[in-house]
Amino acid sequence: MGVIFLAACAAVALWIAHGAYKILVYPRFSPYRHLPSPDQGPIWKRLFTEPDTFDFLRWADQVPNDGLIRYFGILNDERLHVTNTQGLVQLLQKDTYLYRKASAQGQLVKFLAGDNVVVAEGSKHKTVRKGLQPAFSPARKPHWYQLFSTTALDLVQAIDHQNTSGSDQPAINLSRMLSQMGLDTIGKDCVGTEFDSLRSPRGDKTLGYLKLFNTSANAHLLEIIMHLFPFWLLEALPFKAVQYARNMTGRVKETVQHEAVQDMSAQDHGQEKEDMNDKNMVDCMRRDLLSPEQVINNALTMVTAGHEEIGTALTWVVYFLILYPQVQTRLRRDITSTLGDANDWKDKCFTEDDFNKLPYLRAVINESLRLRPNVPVIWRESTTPSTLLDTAIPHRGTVITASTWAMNRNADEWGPNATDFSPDRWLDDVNGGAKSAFSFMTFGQGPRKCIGEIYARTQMECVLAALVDSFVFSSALRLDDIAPSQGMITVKVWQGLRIFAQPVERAP
Ligand code: HEM
Repeated sequence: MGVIFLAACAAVALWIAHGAYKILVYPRFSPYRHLPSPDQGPIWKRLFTEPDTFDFLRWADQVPNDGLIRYFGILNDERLHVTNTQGLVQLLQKDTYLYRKASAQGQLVKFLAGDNVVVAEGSKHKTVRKGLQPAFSPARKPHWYQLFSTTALDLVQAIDHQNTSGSDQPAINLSRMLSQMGLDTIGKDCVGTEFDSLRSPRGDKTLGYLKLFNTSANAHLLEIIMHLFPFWLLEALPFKAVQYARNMTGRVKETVQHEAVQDMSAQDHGQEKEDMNDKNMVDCMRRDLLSPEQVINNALTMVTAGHEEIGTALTWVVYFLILYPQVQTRLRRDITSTLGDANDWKDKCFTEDDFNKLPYLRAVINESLRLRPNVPVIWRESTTPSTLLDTAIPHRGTVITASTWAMNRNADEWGPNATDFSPDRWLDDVNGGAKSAFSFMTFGQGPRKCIGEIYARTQMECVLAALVDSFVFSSALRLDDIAPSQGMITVKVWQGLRIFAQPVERAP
């Protein structure tokens, strides 16, 4: 008993001494002390908070710098922040594998979906990514247009149903319905399963999975706990937020595992599907490069990203359409004249060519993705001594961040109207008038750029076209109250976007 007590006291004393060193001593001797830093206020106010997107935006205006800023995160952990495209090129493209995913974020992804491409490093990352690539091949596009148009119509029907089943003008939580639709779609495409969460949401365990990604106090609590304790200890302890995250994966995780195992077993018994349209993502993954466990974990990763990211991105597009009704009207005119009335979509089979005739639809999506990139911060950690923008990074473990929001709104890259919502900039120039590809950071850049970008864009086109062709959107909230809020992984509309969806009146 006495020994345990002494060991516990020693551990606490060490922890306090380490904390005092980090707060009082290290900042004065840090190799990064020469870099410009923002005024972050008194330590007691910021010790348990991590600067977020909105801090980075402020610093972009307030802290003169040559591409690197030094700041302090939760528990006074020192970080570097990259602010120009040269730094991003070096961090994400030229020297990609000198920097790994930062450990706190990587551990969270591992906790949710196991060992997968998002957290694989170096040559392992290259192999896993190669193994997944066929699931995102352009050869699958015809199948995507078919699938996405069908699930988009399911969403239209679900909104219609909600419109007619309640009070005169029921408010709809669009964010939630988009998440449900995203989950149903990726469930079908990834493992060929029907989650049917859009049609039968009540009492379904999948809903718990969706809730996990809500912006919530749980998310912030989990973030703090993750910094305070090593992850192995955290997993073993009965913290409510941790248990919550673990339990919430519910039926989705079980189903994905079960279906992926079935698909692999069918392949092992020589039952390869011949037709590209019959193949789901798991069928396309390369079994010569991926172990069965990697297939399962990556399938779960795709299901997570597939519903969460697309639902969030589409919510923001509808938000902008509500904010700019003239854009909504112009877009509806374009869509209806090109694709026809959404009521007649059931009998049609859309192709990429049809959507190529809708440049304004793509421009609106691009502009929304630019101003509201859902992944707000890109996190990396040095793995070896290196140099970043002439600054020596003398040891491993230096955490480096980049803000997608700040770069996408940077006036040096986008011109004086950088913060305006102006879809037309994409009609005049395929790069939206930006100086470099690295000015648009929504999907990241380099070898770790989002593998699902084309998949996400294709789905967004189909769903937005169906929605705008069917409904006139207005807000059920005061527009000033629709605040962006940073959750565990993404920036979302706080508590979900609540809207009215008035069916479009057509001339008889
Ligand atoms: C609008 C929707 C989406 C956005 C804004 C988005 C954004 C991003 C960003 C910024 C990254 C890079 C993160 C980093 O460098 O640290 C990324 C990576 C990734 N995304 Fe997406 N994503 C979206 C949709 C999707 C979809 C639909 C999928 C899969 C179905 C997906 C799967 C992935 C994967 C697997 C990675 C890791 C790639 C690697 O490390 O090689 N994403 N995404």
